[in-house]
Amino acid sequence: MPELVFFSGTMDCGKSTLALQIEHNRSARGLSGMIFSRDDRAGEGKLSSRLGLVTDAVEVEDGQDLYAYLVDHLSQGRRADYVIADEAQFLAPEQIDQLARVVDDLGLDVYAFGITTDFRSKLFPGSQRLVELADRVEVLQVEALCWCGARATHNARTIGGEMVVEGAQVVVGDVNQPDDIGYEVLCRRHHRRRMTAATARAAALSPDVLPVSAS
Ligand SMILES: Nc1ncnc2c1ncn2[C@@H]1O[C@H](COP(=O)(O)OP(=O)(O)O)[C@@H](O)[C@H]1O
Ligand SMILES: Cc1cn([C@H]2C[C@H](O)[C@@H](COP(=O)(O)O)O2)c(=O)[nH]c1=O
Repeated sequence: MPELVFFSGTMDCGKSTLALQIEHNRSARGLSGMIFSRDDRAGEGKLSSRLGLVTDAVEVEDGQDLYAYLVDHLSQGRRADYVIADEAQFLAPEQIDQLARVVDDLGLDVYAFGITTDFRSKLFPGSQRLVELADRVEVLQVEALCWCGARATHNARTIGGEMVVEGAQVVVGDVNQPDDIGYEVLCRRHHRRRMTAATARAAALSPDVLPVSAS
């Protein structure tokens, strides 16, 4: 049975790498994939991994009907044996419904990859719809770690290393951007306390928290 699978995790946990591996394994066996992406850091029409691999993708536009796109593609006699959708958190809920229809009416597997929650730990609308509709939600096995060593479950947005909670839901960016606007994955405890690696380091160095000597 074809399936809609949502591979989810924090930023930097290997989602795009897995998407590229799935694509590689299937294309190595002569299958042809339709690859969708949106706002990849590598630029328009790309699906890229931090490990350096990149492939071309169809850049999804606002309001684009993904089901109609595939029907059109197939009716021109072109092939699509499965579908990969990266950065799926950026898709609109209607586009997730269209991907579910691709599974049910066209009989294709759809593998969607994305982060579930934003920097305020609120669901992205596209991810919410994926959780609602997917046959399976798979949490990636490679765990990203918080600076404290615990499993990272949340995405923080940072400016100059400090966590912010105001701003637009979508701001394309990357982890390890200490001087700029960036992201850092944290455990829930430290996300709640807004404690990033930089602020934890600063607190540890602060004279206020140094142990008071007995003398
Ligand atoms: N220099 C490196 N050497 C080995 N692994 C790396 C390196 N840089 C990043 N990674 C790994 O790449 C993964 C991030 O891959 P990516 O597919 O881009 O993540 P995602 O799509 O989930 O944001 C992380 O699991 C990280 O361990
Ligand atoms: C938390 C959060 C992230 N984003 C952006 C930042 C990146 O461009 C992508 C996630 O990509 P990755 O391959 O999973 O690292 O999402 C955002 O726009 N808003 C957020 O709150």
